[in-house]
Amino acid sequence: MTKFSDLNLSPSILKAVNRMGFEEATPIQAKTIPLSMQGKDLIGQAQTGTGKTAAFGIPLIEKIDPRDHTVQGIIIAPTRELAIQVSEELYKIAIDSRVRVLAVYGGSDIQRQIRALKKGPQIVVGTPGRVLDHIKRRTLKLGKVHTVILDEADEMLNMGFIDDIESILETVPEERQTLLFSATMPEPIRRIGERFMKSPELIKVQAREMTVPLIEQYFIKVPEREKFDVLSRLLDVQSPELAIVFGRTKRRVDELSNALTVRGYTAEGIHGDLSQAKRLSVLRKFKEGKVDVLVATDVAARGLDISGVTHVYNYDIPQDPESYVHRIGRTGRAGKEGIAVTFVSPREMGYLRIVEQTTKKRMNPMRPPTWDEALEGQQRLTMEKLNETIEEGNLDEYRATAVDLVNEHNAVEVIAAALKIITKEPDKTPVHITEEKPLPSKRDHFQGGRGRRGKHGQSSYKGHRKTQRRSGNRRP
Ligand SMILES: Nc1ncnc2c1ncn2[C@@H]1O[C@H](COP(=O)(O)OP(=O)(O)OP(=O)(O)O)[C@@H](O)[C@H]1O
Ligand SMILES: [Mg+2]
Repeated sequence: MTKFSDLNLSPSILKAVNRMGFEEATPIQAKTIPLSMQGKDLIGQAQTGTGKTAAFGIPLIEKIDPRDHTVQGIIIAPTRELAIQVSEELYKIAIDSRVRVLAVYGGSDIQRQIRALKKGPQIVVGTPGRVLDHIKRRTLKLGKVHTVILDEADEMLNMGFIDDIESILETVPEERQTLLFSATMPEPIRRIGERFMKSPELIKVQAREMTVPLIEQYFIKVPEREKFDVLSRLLDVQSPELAIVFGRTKRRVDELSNALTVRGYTAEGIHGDLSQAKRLSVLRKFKEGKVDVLVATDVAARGLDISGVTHVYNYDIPQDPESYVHRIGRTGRAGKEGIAVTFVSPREMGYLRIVEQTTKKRMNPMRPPTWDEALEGQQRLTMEKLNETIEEGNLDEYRATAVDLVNEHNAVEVIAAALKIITKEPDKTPVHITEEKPLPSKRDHFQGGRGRRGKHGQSSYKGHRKTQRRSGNRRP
C-alpha cells in the first residue's frame, strides 16, 4: 500500500488528491509516479478503471511551470468524450497548482478553442485530428512541450491514427518525455510506440487476468434473430442501475435504442454520426441517471469513467479481444463490482475462445432467461419499490380506499391486482433489428489476414483496422 504522501508530491497536489477522495495510490500510480517524475519514457499498462489518468496526470502537473504560459504538456486521446473527461480529471488535480488545462476536440467551435488557447494553458488534452488542425493553423505551438502522453496508446497507434500522431510528434522537441498508457498493449503496437520513445520502461501491473476480477463475465449462445428478446429479458431479470449495450455498427445502435424505447426502457444511443452536442447530451443524461441504458458503438468503449455502470452487454461479440477488454471495463471501476454479458451467435464461438485466450479468463455460460424469470425480476423490483414506499410512510390519503378494497375483496387479490398494475411486464412488442452477418468463421478469420497473433501479425492487424476505419469508424 502506497500513500500519496510517500510519493514526494507537492502540497498543492496532495491537497487536491485528498479532496478527490483518493486514500492510497493504486498500483499503477505507485509504480509510475516516481519513475515519471524522473523524466523516464514509460509504457504503463494496467487494468481498466485502476487510475491510469492520475498516474500520468499527477507527475505531469508536478513538472509544469505555472508561471510560464506556454503549452508544456500534451495529452492525446482517441475520442472527444475521453479528451474532455481526462481534461476534467487533470483540472481537479491541477487546480491548487495554478496549472491551466484545456481540452480541444472536433465537432466544437474552433474559434472558441483558439481564444482559449491564447489564454495560455500549460496542458492541452486533445483528439488527434483537432490537435493537428490547431498546429496547422499555428494556433497551437508545441515547441516548448516537454511531456507527451498518449492515452489509450494502442488505439492511438493503430493505423487510423498513426499518421496524425506522427505529424503531431514532429512538432514536439526531440528532448521530451513520452508516455503511453492503456489497459491493452498488443506486442506489434507496442513496437510501433517504441519508435517514438527513448529506451522506454514497460510498467505492467502484474495481474493474472487482463480483465478486472470484480467483473463477473458471462456469455450467452444465442442466434442473431433471438438476441433482442434475450436482451429485453435480461434487462428485466437483472434490472441494472445503469447499463451499456455495445453494438457493432451505428445502424445497429440506432435500431437497438429505438427498439428498447418501444419496449419501455429509457435508452439512448451514442455513435460517431451524431452531432457533438447530441453525443454530449446523451452522455450527460446517462451520467445523471435520466437514461438507464446507453447503447453505443466502440466510441464509448475506451477510457470513459461513468460511476454507477453496473452492467455491460455486448449485443455483438467484439472483433478484437482488446475491444472486449475495454468495453467490459466500463463497469467494475475503482473497486466496484460489475457484470458483463456477451451474446455470441453459434458460428462465432471461435471468437469467444480467442477473447478468452487473450484475457486469460473464462466467461461462464449463461442460459437465456425465460419470460417467467423476466416477470419475476420485474416483480422483485415492484416489491422493492413497495417496501420503500411503506418505509417512507405518508400514506394517509390512501388508507380509506385501501380499507374499502380489503372489505370488498380478499386482501391477497387486491395486492396481486396492484402488483400487476405497477409491474412492467416483459414486453413482446415486435421490433425490427436488421440482422448482421456473423463474423467470418475462425478459419476465415485467420486466413483473411487478421492473424496478428501469427507471424504476419503487425501488417495484417494494421491493414484490417484501416479498412474498418475507412468505412466510417475513424472517429466512431
Ligand atoms: N488512488 C485512487 N483512489 C481511488 N479512486 C481513484 C484513484 N485513482 C483514480 N481513481 C478513480 O478511479 C476511477 C477510474 O480511473 P481512470 O479513469 O483513470 O482509470 P483507467 O485506468 O484510466 O481506466 P481505463 O483503462 O478504462 O481508461 C476514476 O473515477 C478515478 O477518479
Ligand atoms: Mg483511462
